[in-house]
Amino acid sequence: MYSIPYLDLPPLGHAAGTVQLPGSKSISNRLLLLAGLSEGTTTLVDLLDSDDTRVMLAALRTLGCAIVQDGRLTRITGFAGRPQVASAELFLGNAGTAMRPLTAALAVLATQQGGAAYTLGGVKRMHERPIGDLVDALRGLGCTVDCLGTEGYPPLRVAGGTLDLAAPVKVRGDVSSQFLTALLLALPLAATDRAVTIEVVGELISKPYIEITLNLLARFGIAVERQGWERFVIPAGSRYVTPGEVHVEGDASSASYFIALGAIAGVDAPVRIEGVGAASIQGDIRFKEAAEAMGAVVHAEPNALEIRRGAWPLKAIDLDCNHIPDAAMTLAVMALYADGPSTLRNIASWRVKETDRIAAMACELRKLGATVEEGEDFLRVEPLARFQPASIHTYDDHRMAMCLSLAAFNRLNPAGDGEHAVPVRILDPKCVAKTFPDYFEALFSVVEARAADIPVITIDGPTASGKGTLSASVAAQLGWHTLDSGSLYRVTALAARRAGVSADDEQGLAATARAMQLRFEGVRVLLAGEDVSDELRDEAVGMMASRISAWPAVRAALYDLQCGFRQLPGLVADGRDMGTVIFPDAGLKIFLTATAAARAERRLNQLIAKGISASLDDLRADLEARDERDRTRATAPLRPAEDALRLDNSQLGIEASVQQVVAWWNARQPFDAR
Ligand SMILES: Nc1ncnc2c1ncn2[C@@H]1O[C@H](COP(=O)(O)OP(=O)(O)OP(=O)(O)O)[C@@H](O)[C@H]1O
Ligand SMILES: Nc1ccn([C@@H]2O[C@H](COP(=O)(O)O)[C@@H](O)[C@H]2O)c(=O)n1
Repeated sequence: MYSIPYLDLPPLGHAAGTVQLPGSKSISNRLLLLAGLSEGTTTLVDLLDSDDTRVMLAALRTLGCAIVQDGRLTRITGFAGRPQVASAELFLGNAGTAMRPLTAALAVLATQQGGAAYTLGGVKRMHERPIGDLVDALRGLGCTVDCLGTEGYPPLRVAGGTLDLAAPVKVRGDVSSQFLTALLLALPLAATDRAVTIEVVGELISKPYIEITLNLLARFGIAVERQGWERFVIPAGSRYVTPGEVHVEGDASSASYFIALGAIAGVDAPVRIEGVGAASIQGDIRFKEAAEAMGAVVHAEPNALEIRRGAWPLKAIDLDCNHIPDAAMTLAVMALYADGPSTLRNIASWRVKETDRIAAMACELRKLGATVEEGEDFLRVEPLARFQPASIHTYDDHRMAMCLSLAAFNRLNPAGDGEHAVPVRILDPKCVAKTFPDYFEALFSVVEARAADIPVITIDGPTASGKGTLSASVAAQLGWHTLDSGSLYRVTALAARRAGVSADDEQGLAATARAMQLRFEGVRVLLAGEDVSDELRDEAVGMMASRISAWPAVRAALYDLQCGFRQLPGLVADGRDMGTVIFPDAGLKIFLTATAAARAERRLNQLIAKGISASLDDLRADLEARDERDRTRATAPLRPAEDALRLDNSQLGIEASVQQVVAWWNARQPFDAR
């Protein structure tokens, strides 16, 4: 996951490959609660690991469930309708799928256990999301529910009361279907002696989510009788029975981003999505039909989808999106690539989600340059001929981040010239943790970008000037990859030494470099499967690296390998010739220096930290000799690129150096401060 303030998406190109979806949030949190309320142990396979499931797991633990997580398996031993604690304060973040059903279940349980009292709260936005319709329904049933802040909103306290099940329980269905889901999950706890009827007031929205609820209830032994979409009867004698093991299917709403990706960029080969398909019980699987209406070519298997681009530009649509409220957000961004204006209707529920999604979507699409009309319950988006670089605010809303990432395909814009392309900055990218923590990693694994579009910062300079340290920190701040090019010369030296190739044998060394079987795992270097990272730091290996790096054939042998490190979303490369030879088109080049005295002292401290003693004078003489050799060699000598910025860090700390480089980088980016 990218836990950084912003992630810049370079202009992206074609997409192909396979994505494994994380588990469905809706199914995961329903299953967790059902397992928690049941007697016995339920094993959930491929449960979603995200912010929203974590708060649900924590709440269930607090209430007395035993939970063991073991790889793909989560085993929950339920409290069988009797929480182990009579009072608890539950923090539920911004998870509506935890807040609503837990409120209902605990309100019902609190009426059955004298003295029980539970408080449920979350983050600030959770306290702005209405829950009054559920509170009214629970009070109508005889539960005691107090709103601790604003009436009709969390935080809430449920404590005591007397259930009256004689009359049907009434609940509004036209704001959020989660209120009905909450009652459907809670009331089997009360339907032991008599049937309980729920009546929906108003037109029920998001019916597919209710179907998920009914489907999962059935797996736990509760056969709800549905009479149209107005009445639901929970039979007398209801009792939660664990089905033992349940597999969590992939998240159909998350699939929407990759379905859209296939429709936009699946040109030569399809994008394959595994984990969800035609057999899905989630309503958002019908996003596939909307994508097909826009031109996507979809091949559906029971548990997988393959998507290719069909019509291009995409076909504009005018769609009632009530059946796919979450996934429909993706259509708003697809509309930028369409052949006319697209209208998404019946989406009023967007206004009470993680943020006011209608307002947020309109605002961010306009930043890209789009013309957008926004109504109480609709959004109309015009296709965009020329995208502007934009810094996208994500409102702590995972779906805003994931949807808007699709704007990075603007190079493919059918109304564009194929040349004009802009990057997209996603602010607070870690908000995807709510449902898809590794969304951006999954995206980068199936998309291509022109090498020239992938940004590079080069940091060259003499020995021990702090290049590696600076490079790693800048890369961490931007979410980029690193290339420690010195390690490639070092590993060549090590491989040659082991093979008995002399430092004077230019062709033998080059052949050794070409034949090396290398793997990089983070900062670790593996040579023929052996982790040689520590050995590479030996002074003797460094000295041999310095000698062999002067051979043109050795440098040529390592050229392609170094260029291959230029991968999405960006690269910070350090060495001696990064800015002059390997990445001459880098967007920012730094030449990092420090006095020889400062550098020798740093090297000494490094060695002391490793328990190695050395003489300061010897170290200084050694690094000056190395620098001299690097500066004076004929091929790729150490020197600043003409367009490099010089940074002397003799008196500048590491953090200050990092901030300086990041500030230089940002000053060259096209994003404004909006
Ligand atoms: N600005 C700085 N101020 C003080 N110490 C620093 C600074 N930058 C880096 N150092 C320290 O200097 C030492 C050498 O840094 P580093 O290994 O990053 O240098 P390098 O240029 O990559 O070296 P080499 O070229 O030999 O690989 C490290 O111990 C590091 O913590
Ligand atoms: N781009 C580069 C990087 C390094 N070298 C040579 O390799 C030696 C080891 O590098 P370290 O940065 O790990 O110390 C170094 O002394 C250089 O001679 C190079 O030529 N080009």
